Amino acid sequence: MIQLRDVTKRYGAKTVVDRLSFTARPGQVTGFLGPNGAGKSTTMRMVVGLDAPTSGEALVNGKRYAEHAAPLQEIGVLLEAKAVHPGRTAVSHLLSLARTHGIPRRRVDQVIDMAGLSAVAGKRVGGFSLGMGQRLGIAAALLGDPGVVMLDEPVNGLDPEGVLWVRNLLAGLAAEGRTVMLSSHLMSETALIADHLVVIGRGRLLADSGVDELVAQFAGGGVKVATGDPAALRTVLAGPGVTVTSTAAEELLVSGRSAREIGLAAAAYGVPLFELTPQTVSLEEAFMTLTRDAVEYSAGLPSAALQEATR
Ligand SMILES: Nc1ncnc2c1ncn2[C@@H]1O[C@H](COP(=O)(O)OP(=O)(O)OP(=O)(O)O)[C@@H](O)[C@H]1O
Repeated sequence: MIQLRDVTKRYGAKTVVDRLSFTARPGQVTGFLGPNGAGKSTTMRMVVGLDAPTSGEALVNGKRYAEHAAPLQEIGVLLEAKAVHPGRTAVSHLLSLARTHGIPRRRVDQVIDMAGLSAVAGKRVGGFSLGMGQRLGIAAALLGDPGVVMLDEPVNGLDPEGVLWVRNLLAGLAAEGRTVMLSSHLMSETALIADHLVVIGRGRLLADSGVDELVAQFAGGGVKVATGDPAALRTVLAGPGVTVTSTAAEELLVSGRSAREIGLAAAAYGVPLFELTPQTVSLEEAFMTLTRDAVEYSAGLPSAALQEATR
Protein backbone atom coordinates (compact mmCIF):
# COMPACT_ATOMS: atom_id res chain seq x y z
CA MET A 1 0.00 0.00 0.00
CA ILE A 2 1.13 3.56 -0.74
CA GLN A 3 -0.28 6.28 1.49
CA LEU A 4 0.11 10.00 1.10
CA ARG A 5 -0.99 11.92 4.15
CA ASP A 6 -1.37 15.66 3.79
CA VAL A 7 1.87 15.90 1.83
CA THR A 8 3.18 19.32 0.84
CA LYS A 9 6.38 19.97 -1.09
CA ARG A 10 7.73 23.45 -1.62
CA TYR A 11 10.75 24.48 -3.65
CA GLY A 12 11.50 28.00 -2.41
CA ALA A 13 8.29 30.00 -2.79
CA LYS A 14 6.76 27.47 -5.20
CA THR A 15 4.33 24.87 -3.84
CA VAL A 16 4.67 21.85 -6.10
CA VAL A 17 2.60 19.39 -4.04
CA ASP A 18 -0.18 20.87 -1.97
CA ARG A 19 -1.67 18.97 1.00
CA LEU A 20 -2.04 15.82 -1.04
CA SER A 21 -3.67 12.74 0.50
CA PHE A 22 -4.58 9.49 -1.23
CA THR A 23 -4.02 5.75 -0.94
CA ALA A 24 -2.98 3.25 -3.61
CA ARG A 25 -4.40 -0.07 -2.44
CA PRO A 26 -3.30 -3.69 -2.87
CA GLY A 27 -5.00 -5.73 -5.58
CA GLN A 28 -5.64 -2.64 -7.69
CA VAL A 29 -3.92 -0.69 -10.42
CA THR A 30 -4.03 2.97 -9.45
CA GLY A 31 -3.51 5.48 -12.25
CA PHE A 32 -1.86 8.70 -11.08
CA LEU A 33 -2.80 11.40 -13.53
CA GLY A 34 -2.11 15.07 -14.04
CA PRO A 35 -1.03 17.47 -16.75
CA ASN A 36 2.66 18.24 -17.25
CA GLY A 37 4.17 19.83 -14.17
CA ALA A 38 1.27 18.76 -11.90
CA GLY A 39 3.68 17.26 -9.37
CA LYS A 40 3.42 13.54 -10.18
CA SER A 41 7.17 12.84 -10.36
CA THR A 42 7.82 14.90 -7.23
CA THR A 43 5.16 12.90 -5.38
CA MET A 44 6.66 9.59 -6.52
CA ARG A 45 10.15 10.74 -5.56
CA MET A 46 8.84 11.48 -2.05
CA VAL A 47 7.34 7.98 -1.80
CA VAL A 48 10.81 6.48 -2.27
CA GLY A 49 12.65 9.05 -0.18
CA LEU A 50 14.44 10.80 -3.05
CA ASP A 51 12.78 14.03 -1.96
CA ALA A 52 11.58 14.89 1.51
CA PRO A 53 8.10 16.34 2.02
CA THR A 54 8.06 19.87 3.45
CA SER A 55 5.20 18.58 5.62
CA GLY A 56 3.03 15.47 5.81
CA GLU A 57 4.19 11.93 5.15
CA ALA A 58 4.47 9.42 2.33
CA LEU A 59 4.33 5.79 3.47
CA VAL A 60 4.98 2.43 1.83
CA ASN A 61 3.26 -0.43 3.65
CA GLY A 62 2.82 1.79 6.68
CA LYS A 63 6.44 2.96 6.98
CA ARG A 64 8.60 5.61 5.41
CA TYR A 65 10.80 4.19 2.64
CA ALA A 66 14.02 4.65 4.62
CA GLU A 67 12.57 2.71 7.57
CA HIS A 68 12.34 -0.51 5.54
CA ALA A 69 15.19 -2.97 6.06
CA ALA A 70 15.01 -4.24 2.46
CA PRO A 71 13.25 -1.48 0.50
CA LEU A 72 13.79 -3.10 -2.94
CA GLN A 73 11.79 -6.11 -1.75
CA GLU A 74 9.09 -3.76 -0.48
CA ILE A 75 8.60 -1.42 -3.45
CA GLY A 76 9.87 -1.59 -7.01
CA VAL A 77 10.06 1.68 -8.90
CA LEU A 78 10.60 2.96 -12.38
CA LEU A 79 11.33 6.65 -12.31
CA GLU A 80 11.83 8.82 -15.37
CA ALA A 81 15.37 9.38 -16.63
CA LYS A 82 16.71 6.41 -14.74
CA ALA A 83 20.46 6.36 -15.10
CA VAL A 84 21.85 3.10 -16.47
CA HIS A 85 25.48 3.00 -17.56
CA PRO A 86 25.29 2.80 -21.40
CA GLY A 87 28.32 0.48 -21.59
CA ARG A 88 26.68 -2.15 -19.39
CA THR A 89 24.62 -5.01 -20.71
CA ALA A 90 21.06 -5.50 -19.51
CA VAL A 91 22.06 -8.60 -17.59
CA SER A 92 25.10 -7.02 -15.93
CA HIS A 93 23.01 -4.01 -14.88
CA LEU A 94 20.38 -6.25 -13.27
CA LEU A 95 23.02 -8.56 -11.76
CA SER A 96 24.81 -5.71 -10.04
CA LEU A 97 21.50 -4.43 -8.66
CA ALA A 98 20.64 -7.95 -7.49
CA ARG A 99 24.04 -8.46 -5.85
CA THR A 100 23.88 -5.26 -3.81
CA HIS A 101 20.44 -6.23 -2.53
CA GLY A 102 21.05 -9.92 -1.82
CA ILE A 103 18.78 -11.09 -4.64
CA PRO A 104 19.64 -14.46 -6.27
CA ARG A 105 20.83 -14.77 -9.91
CA ARG A 106 17.81 -16.84 -10.92
CA ARG A 107 15.55 -13.87 -10.19
CA VAL A 108 17.55 -11.84 -12.74
CA ASP A 109 16.82 -14.48 -15.38
CA GLN A 110 13.16 -14.47 -14.38
CA VAL A 111 12.70 -10.70 -14.75
CA ILE A 112 14.62 -10.66 -18.05
CA ASP A 113 12.17 -13.26 -19.29
CA MET A 114 9.13 -11.40 -17.88
CA ALA A 115 10.26 -8.19 -19.56
CA GLY A 116 10.74 -9.90 -22.92
CA LEU A 117 14.43 -8.99 -22.94
CA SER A 118 15.94 -12.48 -23.33
CA ALA A 119 17.13 -11.82 -26.89
CA VAL A 120 18.96 -8.61 -25.93
CA ALA A 121 20.07 -9.49 -22.38
CA GLY A 122 23.74 -9.54 -23.42
CA LYS A 123 23.58 -6.32 -25.45
CA ARG A 124 24.86 -2.95 -24.29
CA VAL A 125 22.15 -0.73 -22.85
CA GLY A 126 23.55 2.26 -24.77
CA GLY A 127 22.15 0.77 -27.97
CA PHE A 128 18.68 0.14 -26.55
CA SER A 129 15.58 1.77 -28.02
CA LEU A 130 13.36 3.83 -25.71
CA GLY A 131 10.96 0.89 -25.44
CA MET A 132 13.72 -1.58 -24.54
CA GLY A 133 15.01 0.87 -21.95
CA GLN A 134 11.50 1.05 -20.44
CA ARG A 135 11.32 -2.74 -20.34
CA LEU A 136 14.69 -2.88 -18.60
CA GLY A 137 13.50 -0.27 -16.08
CA ILE A 138 10.39 -2.34 -15.38
CA ALA A 139 12.51 -5.51 -15.05
CA ALA A 140 14.66 -3.69 -12.46
CA ALA A 141 11.52 -2.58 -10.59
CA LEU A 142 10.36 -6.19 -10.34
CA LEU A 143 13.75 -7.59 -9.30
CA GLY A 144 13.04 -7.68 -5.56
CA ASP A 145 9.63 -9.34 -6.15
CA PRO A 146 8.06 -6.39 -4.34
CA GLY A 147 4.51 -6.17 -3.03
CA VAL A 148 4.29 -2.59 -4.27
CA VAL A 149 5.19 -1.46 -7.78
CA MET A 150 5.29 2.22 -8.73
CA LEU A 151 6.05 3.26 -12.30
CA ASP A 152 6.46 6.79 -13.66
CA GLU A 153 5.08 6.96 -17.23
CA PRO A 154 5.80 3.27 -17.98
CA VAL A 155 4.18 3.28 -21.41
CA ASN A 156 6.11 6.31 -22.60
CA GLY A 157 7.91 5.39 -25.81
CA LEU A 158 6.38 1.93 -26.08
CA ASP A 159 4.81 0.68 -29.30
CA PRO A 160 1.25 -0.76 -29.19
CA GLU A 161 2.59 -4.25 -28.44
CA GLY A 162 4.65 -2.81 -25.58
CA VAL A 163 1.64 -0.92 -24.20
CA LEU A 164 -0.39 -4.14 -24.25
CA TRP A 165 2.46 -5.96 -22.52
CA VAL A 166 2.58 -3.35 -19.73
CA ARG A 167 -1.21 -3.48 -19.37
CA ASN A 168 -1.24 -7.29 -18.99
CA LEU A 169 1.79 -7.29 -16.72
CA LEU A 170 0.31 -4.71 -14.34
CA ALA A 171 -3.11 -6.40 -14.32
CA GLY A 172 -1.33 -9.68 -13.44
CA LEU A 173 0.64 -8.05 -10.62
CA ALA A 174 -2.53 -6.51 -9.16
CA ALA A 175 -4.36 -9.86 -9.48
CA GLU A 176 -1.61 -11.36 -7.33
CA GLY A 177 -2.61 -8.87 -4.64
CA ARG A 178 0.17 -6.34 -5.20
CA THR A 179 -0.24 -2.59 -5.07
CA VAL A 180 0.39 -1.12 -8.50
CA MET A 181 0.60 2.59 -9.23
CA LEU A 182 1.51 4.20 -12.52
CA SER A 183 1.65 7.82 -13.55
CA SER A 184 0.57 9.24 -16.88
CA HIS A 185 -0.77 12.39 -18.45
CA LEU A 186 -3.10 10.41 -20.73
CA MET A 187 -6.41 9.61 -19.10
CA SER A 188 -7.92 7.43 -21.85
CA GLU A 189 -4.83 5.22 -21.99
CA THR A 190 -4.61 5.00 -18.20
CA ALA A 191 -8.32 4.18 -17.86
CA LEU A 192 -7.67 1.03 -19.89
CA ILE A 193 -4.94 -0.08 -17.50
CA ALA A 194 -6.16 1.20 -14.12
CA ASP A 195 -9.02 0.29 -11.78
CA HIS A 196 -8.73 3.47 -9.77
CA LEU A 197 -7.70 7.00 -10.76
CA VAL A 198 -6.09 9.72 -8.70
CA VAL A 199 -6.00 13.03 -10.60
CA ILE A 200 -3.89 15.99 -9.50
CA GLY A 201 -3.41 19.48 -10.88
CA ARG A 202 -0.85 21.99 -9.62
CA GLY A 203 -0.08 19.64 -6.76
CA ARG A 204 -3.68 19.41 -5.54
CA LEU A 205 -6.03 16.44 -5.50
CA LEU A 206 -8.75 16.88 -8.14
CA ALA A 207 -10.28 13.39 -8.18
CA ASP A 208 -9.81 10.09 -6.35
CA SER A 209 -12.27 7.47 -7.55
CA GLY A 210 -12.88 4.30 -9.52
CA VAL A 211 -12.52 4.57 -13.29
CA ASP A 212 -16.21 3.73 -13.77
CA GLU A 213 -17.39 6.33 -11.24
CA LEU A 214 -15.24 9.01 -12.83
CA VAL A 215 -16.62 8.20 -16.27
CA ALA A 216 -20.19 8.19 -14.91
CA GLN A 217 -19.58 11.53 -13.18
CA PHE A 218 -18.73 13.10 -16.51
CA ALA A 219 -21.34 11.25 -18.50
CA GLY A 220 -24.20 13.36 -17.23
CA GLY A 221 -24.92 14.73 -20.68
CA GLY A 222 -28.48 13.44 -20.88
CA VAL A 223 -30.00 11.08 -23.42
CA LYS A 224 -30.50 11.92 -27.08
CA VAL A 225 -33.89 10.66 -28.29
CA ALA A 226 -35.17 10.61 -31.84
CA THR A 227 -38.91 10.21 -32.18
CA GLY A 228 -41.66 10.69 -34.77
CA ASP A 229 -43.77 12.53 -32.17
CA PRO A 230 -41.63 14.85 -30.03
CA ALA A 231 -44.66 16.66 -28.58
CA ALA A 232 -46.18 13.41 -27.28
CA LEU A 233 -42.86 12.28 -25.83
CA ARG A 234 -42.44 15.59 -24.00
CA THR A 235 -45.87 15.08 -22.39
CA VAL A 236 -45.08 11.46 -21.47
CA LEU A 237 -41.75 12.39 -19.85
CA ALA A 238 -42.82 15.59 -18.06
CA GLY A 239 -42.20 15.42 -14.32
CA PRO A 240 -40.05 16.70 -11.49
CA GLY A 241 -36.32 16.83 -12.25
CA VAL A 242 -36.79 16.20 -15.98
CA THR A 243 -35.56 18.66 -18.58
CA VAL A 244 -36.31 18.19 -22.24
CA THR A 245 -34.76 20.34 -24.92
CA SER A 246 -35.24 20.17 -28.65
CA THR A 247 -32.09 19.66 -30.69
CA ALA A 248 -33.60 19.02 -34.15
CA ALA A 249 -37.05 18.49 -35.72
CA GLU A 250 -37.38 14.89 -34.51
CA GLU A 251 -34.75 14.97 -31.81
CA LEU A 252 -34.85 15.72 -28.08
CA LEU A 253 -32.21 15.85 -25.37
CA VAL A 254 -33.58 14.50 -22.10
CA SER A 255 -31.97 14.99 -18.69
CA GLY A 256 -33.18 13.43 -15.46
CA ARG A 257 -34.35 10.10 -16.97
CA SER A 258 -32.22 7.14 -18.01
CA ALA A 259 -32.39 5.67 -21.53
CA ARG A 260 -34.25 2.68 -20.06
CA GLU A 261 -36.87 4.86 -18.33
CA ILE A 262 -37.42 6.86 -21.51
CA GLY A 263 -37.74 3.70 -23.61
CA LEU A 264 -40.25 2.13 -21.21
CA ALA A 265 -42.35 5.32 -20.94
CA ALA A 266 -42.41 5.74 -24.72
CA ALA A 267 -43.44 2.10 -25.21
CA ALA A 268 -46.21 2.37 -22.60
CA TYR A 269 -47.75 5.32 -24.46
CA GLY A 270 -47.06 4.01 -27.97
CA VAL A 271 -44.65 6.81 -28.91
CA PRO A 272 -42.29 5.58 -31.66
CA LEU A 273 -38.57 5.98 -31.00
CA PHE A 274 -35.84 5.84 -33.65
CA GLU A 275 -32.84 6.45 -31.42
CA LEU A 276 -31.96 6.40 -27.72
CA THR A 277 -28.37 7.41 -27.02
CA PRO A 278 -26.89 8.29 -23.63
CA GLN A 279 -24.55 11.23 -24.17
CA THR A 280 -21.10 10.55 -22.80
CA VAL A 281 -17.99 12.65 -22.90
CA SER A 282 -14.66 11.13 -23.83
CA LEU A 283 -12.22 10.52 -21.01
CA GLU A 284 -9.82 13.03 -22.51
CA GLU A 285 -12.59 15.65 -22.42
CA ALA A 286 -13.34 14.72 -18.81
CA PHE A 287 -9.66 15.05 -17.96
CA MET A 288 -9.43 18.45 -19.60
CA THR A 289 -12.53 19.64 -17.75
CA LEU A 290 -11.08 18.40 -14.46
CA THR A 291 -7.67 19.96 -14.95
CA ARG A 292 -8.66 23.06 -16.94
CA ASP A 293 -7.65 25.48 -14.21
CA ALA A 294 -4.61 23.48 -13.29
CA VAL A 295 -2.56 23.30 -16.47
CA GLU A 296 0.63 25.32 -16.39
CA TYR A 297 0.48 26.33 -20.04
CA SER A 298 -2.36 25.83 -22.46
CA ALA A 299 -2.40 26.51 -26.18
CA GLY A 300 -3.50 29.98 -27.18
CA LEU A 301 -4.73 31.75 -24.09
CA PRO A 302 -2.55 31.91 -21.01
CA SER A 303 -3.95 29.71 -18.26
CA ALA A 304 -4.78 30.86 -14.77
CA ALA A 305 -1.43 29.49 -13.62
CA LEU A 306 0.47 31.51 -16.16
CA GLN A 307 -1.46 34.68 -15.33
CA GLU A 308 -0.67 34.11 -11.67
CA ALA A 309 2.99 33.54 -12.39
CA THR A 310 3.29 36.76 -14.39
CA ARG A 311 1.30 38.89 -11.96
N1 LIG B 1 14.13 20.37 -7.75
C1 LIG B 1 13.20 21.24 -8.13
N2 LIG B 1 13.35 22.56 -7.89
C2 LIG B 1 12.39 23.45 -8.25
N3 LIG B 1 11.24 23.13 -8.89
C3 LIG B 1 11.04 21.84 -9.16
C4 LIG B 1 12.01 20.83 -8.80
N4 LIG B 1 11.51 19.62 -9.20
C5 LIG B 1 10.32 19.88 -9.80
N5 LIG B 1 10.05 21.20 -9.77
C6 LIG B 1 8.81 21.85 -10.30
O1 LIG B 1 7.73 21.19 -9.73
C7 LIG B 1 6.64 21.14 -10.64
C8 LIG B 1 6.13 19.70 -10.70
O2 LIG B 1 7.10 18.90 -11.36
P1 LIG B 1 6.93 17.34 -11.54
O3 LIG B 1 8.07 16.88 -12.37
O4 LIG B 1 6.72 16.70 -10.24
O5 LIG B 1 5.59 17.26 -12.38
P2 LIG B 1 4.98 16.07 -13.23
O6 LIG B 1 3.53 16.06 -12.91
O7 LIG B 1 5.75 14.84 -13.01
O8 LIG B 1 5.16 16.60 -14.71
P3 LIG B 1 5.58 15.83 -16.06
O9 LIG B 1 4.38 15.09 -16.51
O10 LIG B 1 5.89 17.00 -16.97
O11 LIG B 1 6.78 15.00 -15.75
C9 LIG B 1 7.12 21.70 -11.96
O12 LIG B 1 6.67 23.03 -12.08
C10 LIG B 1 8.64 21.64 -11.80
O13 LIG B 1 9.22 22.69 -12.54
